[in-house]
Amino acid sequence: QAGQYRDTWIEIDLEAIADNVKAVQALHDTDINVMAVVKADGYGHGATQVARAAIAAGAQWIGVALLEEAVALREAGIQVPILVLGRINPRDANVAQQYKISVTAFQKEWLAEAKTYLDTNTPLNVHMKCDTGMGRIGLTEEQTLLDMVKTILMEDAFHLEGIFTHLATADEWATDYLERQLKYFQTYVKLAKETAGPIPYVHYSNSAASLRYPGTDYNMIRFGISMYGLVPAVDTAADIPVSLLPAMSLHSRLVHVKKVAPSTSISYGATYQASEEEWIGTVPIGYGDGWLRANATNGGEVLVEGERCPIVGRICMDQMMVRLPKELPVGTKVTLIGQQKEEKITIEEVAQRLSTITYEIPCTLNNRIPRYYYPAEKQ
Ligand SMILES: Cc1ncc(COP(=O)(O)O)c(CNc2conc2O)c1O
Repeated sequence: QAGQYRDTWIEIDLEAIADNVKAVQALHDTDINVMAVVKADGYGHGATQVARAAIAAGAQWIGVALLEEAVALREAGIQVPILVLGRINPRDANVAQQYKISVTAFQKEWLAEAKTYLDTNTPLNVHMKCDTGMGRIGLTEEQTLLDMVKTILMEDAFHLEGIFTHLATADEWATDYLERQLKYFQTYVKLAKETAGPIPYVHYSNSAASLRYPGTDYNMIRFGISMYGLVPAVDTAADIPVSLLPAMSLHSRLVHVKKVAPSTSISYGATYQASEEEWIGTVPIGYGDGWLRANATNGGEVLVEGERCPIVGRICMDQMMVRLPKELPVGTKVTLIGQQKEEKITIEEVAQRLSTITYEIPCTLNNRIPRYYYPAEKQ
């Protein structure tokens, strides 16, 4: 059981999750459906705990990437509709049916094969995925859409529950690609409705689109990164019309404090030398936790007593060193992501330091770091 003994931990603020869900709902008409996207263990925040908090805040759907993630949520007691956003294997269609999990389809052959695994007394809910420019999964031919709609309508084993697409550039300033995707999507939706009649769920928005372009030509949004209080992209953060509340913070405690003489070397490769007499603290976190070595480059810092302290020397697998402003006791709290007094280090800052996106940071912090949830009763 990771974390029973160590003094490195993650705190998840479930009230922030709830507030972020309510903020995006407020941007839309009252009948909007919010799908809380909790794939990759809730973007590293804890899928079950986040799902419960999001549902309590009004989310009507849950989105995941894998059938395993959907089944785990059902077994954890999540009752609301769940959509697997990726392709499941046709042979597992009956598992989705048994657990009342909605699936994504975009291949005629998939329907034909999945049908052989299904019984017809409880139809499998299908959302048709259109590839309008993401270039990942989804149908691209109108004929495929027509054939699939006809098959779904004909077979008792299937129920057409939704049609959706995914946007590739909603977090960028330029909108021409986004507009082209939406034009294609409207064509598919129109064609599907002409053939099948009303379709319960039409959805294309991720966080960026649901926050920056709240529209009415859909009735569900797929809300991921910003539910966790993170911006989809730093360069369009100014275009987010709500104040997002970050849910994750990362803390540790000094395990060793020493004064070193000038030119004393620190860590592997002896790449750092003290330039004068310095107080050095050792922090029990490393790349074995997913706190990557790149955090020590171009100015990586942590907070100690509300002050920014530089990470010095190479980050090890389980430990790293920081330069302290003065002697401090072993056990002093260190904040790597979060706030101390007036200072804060955001995931956005860490992502930029690692030349990556906000999404990757929480997903990389692995389960060797225990997660604690507040308020506890909201789990
Ligand atoms: C199909 C689909 N819908 C909605 C979302 C939620 O997007 P958001 O987190 O920007 O709100 C994702 C996230 N997909 C990914 C997030 O990072 N890499 C991905 O493939 C997705 O793949």
